[in-house]
Amino acid sequence: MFIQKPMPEPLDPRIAAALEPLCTSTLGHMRDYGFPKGLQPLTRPVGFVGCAVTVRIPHMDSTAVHVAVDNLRPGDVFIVEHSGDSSRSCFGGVVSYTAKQRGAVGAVFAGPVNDRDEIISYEFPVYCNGVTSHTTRLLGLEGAINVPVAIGGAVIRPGDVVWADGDGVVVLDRDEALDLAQQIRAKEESEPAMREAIANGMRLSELSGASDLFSGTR
Ligand SMILES: O=C([O-])CC(=O)C(=O)O
Ligand SMILES: [Mg+2]
Repeated sequence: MFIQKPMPEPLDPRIAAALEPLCTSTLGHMRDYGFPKGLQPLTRPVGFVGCAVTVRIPHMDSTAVHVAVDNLRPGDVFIVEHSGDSSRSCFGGVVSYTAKQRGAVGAVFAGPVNDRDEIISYEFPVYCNGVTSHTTRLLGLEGAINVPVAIGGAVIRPGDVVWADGDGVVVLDRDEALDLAQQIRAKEESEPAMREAIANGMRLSELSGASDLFSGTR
């Protein structure tokens, strides 16, 4: 059976503008969920912020991927879960070309991609778990578009904010994104003073508080 839920509302453009200059790993200092694991960027440098459009496919049927990619809009991020089988690629040159033509800003896959060099030639940023020649097929079995999916242990819902840079991918609720961006920016803005203090001989462990926490040393 195929399921197709409505497309999510596009994101407030202020969200991408606020997050793009920041580092995903600053958020990694602040929370422990929403970080898909085991993925790598196809190329570096890499960076995008956009609205999740999700697809879940069974292990070797990418029918839903071909349908969903046509629905992508400017500012979307294409997200595909492979129902736990991450051995076959559903995303190669033609699908990436379509995503780019529709205005998508990036893609995140629980599995590998194919047509690596062609995808790179389109300058379409992708996070995935590798590259393979072994692909999915168009079988018409089943699949779901715009349902919650699980990518590398993180749940991504249609309409979530997907933010990627050279350190990784993070998933945020759209309602928290602007507040979080402000907190992340404040933390990053405190670092130049810290570097200056280190250059002037201050110990990092004193600045960070680690020396107080490092108790009970034998
Ligand atoms: O068609 C597919 O499913 C994958 C592929 O090779 C392409 O996108 O060019
Ligand atoms: Mg191909």
